[in-house]
Amino acid sequence: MHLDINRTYLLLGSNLGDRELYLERAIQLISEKVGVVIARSSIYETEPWGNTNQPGFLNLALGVDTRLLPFELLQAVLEIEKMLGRIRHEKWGSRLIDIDIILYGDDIIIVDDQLQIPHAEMQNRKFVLEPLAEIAPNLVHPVFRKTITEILTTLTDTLSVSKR
Ligand SMILES: Nc1ncnc2c1ncn2[C@@H]1O[C@H](COP(=O)(O)OP(=O)(O)OP(=O)(O)O)[C@@H](O)[C@H]1O
Ligand SMILES: Nc1nc2c(c(=O)[nH]1)N=C(CO)CN2
Repeated sequence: MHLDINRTYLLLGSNLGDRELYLERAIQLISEKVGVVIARSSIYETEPWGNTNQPGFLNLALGVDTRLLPFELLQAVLEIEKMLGRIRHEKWGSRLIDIDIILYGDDIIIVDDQLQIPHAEMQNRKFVLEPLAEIAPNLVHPVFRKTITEILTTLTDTLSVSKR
């Protein structure tokens, strides 16, 4: 239903330029174009995942109440990345700002070429789970039927993630 409000969890990352400023600008644009930011994690300094030969990231998680449908939300985050001048490099490479949709709604699963929800790699990434656990420890993953805290305990990712 168009009038429905859904809570979505987003993970923001930056590893180029004034990283903190890009995160702040992204949060501002999310509050203008996506919805009401109801929770915001600390900022975490995180070791690069994937291509390890790149600068460290700052990551943070947001909870946002949105009226956008999932594909509208994807369009909005891609537009915000573009507005902030994200340069697309190689997969898992450096970026001024990256906005990933981690979860949407209570029990929503989407598997599409353009959009996968829950985010396909979230369970493998400490840089996602730690900030998310700070704002939504008891949130249940709709596929694994486990909370974020429970998924964290099964994590094998050893890259360092520390609160700033
Ligand atoms: N849950 C999601 N959130 C954001 N983008 C997604 C999601 N699922 C699929 N995508 C697709 O991923 C594309 C972005 O890919 P990108 O090059 O940023 O990957 P990446 O950030 O390097 O890798 P990763 O997605 O593993 O973090 C988007 O254009 C979008 O179509
Ligand atoms: N620590 C960390 N590593 C990453 C990140 C990120 O946000 N944080 N984003 C990436 C893009 O896919 C690749 N690697």
